[in-house]
Amino acid sequence: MDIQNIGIVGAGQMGNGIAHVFSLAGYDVLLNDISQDALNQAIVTISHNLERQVSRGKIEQSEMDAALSRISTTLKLEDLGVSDLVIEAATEREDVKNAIFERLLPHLKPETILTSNTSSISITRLASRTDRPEKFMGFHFMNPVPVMKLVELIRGIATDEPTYHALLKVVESLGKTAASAEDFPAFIVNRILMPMINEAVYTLYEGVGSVKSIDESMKLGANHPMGPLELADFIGLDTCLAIMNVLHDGLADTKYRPCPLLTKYVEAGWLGRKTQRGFYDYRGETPVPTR
Ligand SMILES: CC(=O)CC(=O)SCCNC(=O)CCNC(=O)[C@H](O)C(C)(C)COP(=O)(O)OP(=O)(O)OC[C@H]1O[C@@H](n2cnc3c(N)ncnc32)[C@H](O)[C@@H]1OP(=O)(O)O
Ligand SMILES: NC(=O)C1=CN([C@@H]2O[C@H](COP(=O)(O)OP(=O)(O)OC[C@H]3O[C@@H](n4cnc5c(N)ncnc54)[C@H](OP(=O)(O)O)[C@@H]3O)[C@@H](O)[C@H]2O)C=CC1
Repeated sequence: MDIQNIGIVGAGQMGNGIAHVFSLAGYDVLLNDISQDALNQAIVTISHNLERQVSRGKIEQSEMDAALSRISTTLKLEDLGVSDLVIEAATEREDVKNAIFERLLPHLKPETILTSNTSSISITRLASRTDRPEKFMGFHFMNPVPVMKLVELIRGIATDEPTYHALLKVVESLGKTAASAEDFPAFIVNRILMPMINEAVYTLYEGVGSVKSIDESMKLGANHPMGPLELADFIGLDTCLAIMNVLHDGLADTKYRPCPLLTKYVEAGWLGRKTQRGFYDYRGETPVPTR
């Protein structure tokens, strides 16, 4: 099947990044969210990120204009019925994702491939609630999507080979590299990355270091591009906590216990950059540590 029309559910930081790379690669993108503000903000962010690529000589102005002209937005989930490939990138909650699939399925063409950008949730379980487990896959982009080269491809127990190969071709067409992961909690990247971030929060919680010293230690001492707390704020603390909960529940091992301080930040609504406060306060000119 030819894949040209891409439907994306959820216009947050991942949804807008995914729309950016697909439109730049020549696909037609329809972006859906429950909030008109999120859709408007997504277009602003995509324009800004494309402009940055133009100003750095990575793409031509004409490519930016063409990419923007290929993106449409809608509040109506049923409009995604025209899609050849749907990528769900809504909030990391299984109930939210299941509800989206339930509402979307009656409108989809039988051959449409359905995917989730979930960071951690069982692909087999999500797929089993749909009418097409053989055409369902985990399609896990990394943040920031326009920059990061990797896409994890996760097959559920029922995913068929044509679906997997179709997505491998799509990844290639985006100029990215695919890594295949088995369907176990949090797959590869987050199985390794998130316990490190959680450990950084424990390091803060137990007073071993401050926000600044923990981040500086990992940047200067381990050559990480961002410190783990800065990265947690960048990913979103709600998403980090959701992933730790999936690891903890799914693998039933106390080594994945989410740090109580991470829970406290999420309970406060301090979710990181997206709410302007997390381990850093982003409301001023430069980020200020909150501990
Ligand atoms: C949670 C999950 O499920 C999985 C995940 O995604 S885990 C998170 C994975 N991501 C990471 O680990 C990111 C770690 N951080 C980094 O790699 C770097 O800090 C960074 C790439 C984000 C920024 O790099 P930097 O050197 O500090 O900044 P800067 O020089 O301004 O930017 C580098 C490039 O990224 C681009 N960029 C930076 N932030 C961007 C953003 N939010 N959106 C789009 N592009 C962005 C810049 O335009 C620049 O592009 P060019 O090289 O083409 O000019
Ligand atoms: N953050 C990251 O670094 C990464 C995240 N992911 C995964 O990508 C997905 C999205 O994460 P991210 O973009 O960070 O999250 P965000 O919180 O930035 O965005 C989620 C968006 O989905 C919207 N949404 C919620 N419910 C629905 C719905 N029923 N229909 C349509 N839209 C809905 C939210 O709207 P509202 O704000 O109004 O609730 C919000 O705009 C998650 O599964 C996450 O695990 C994957 C890789 C990296």
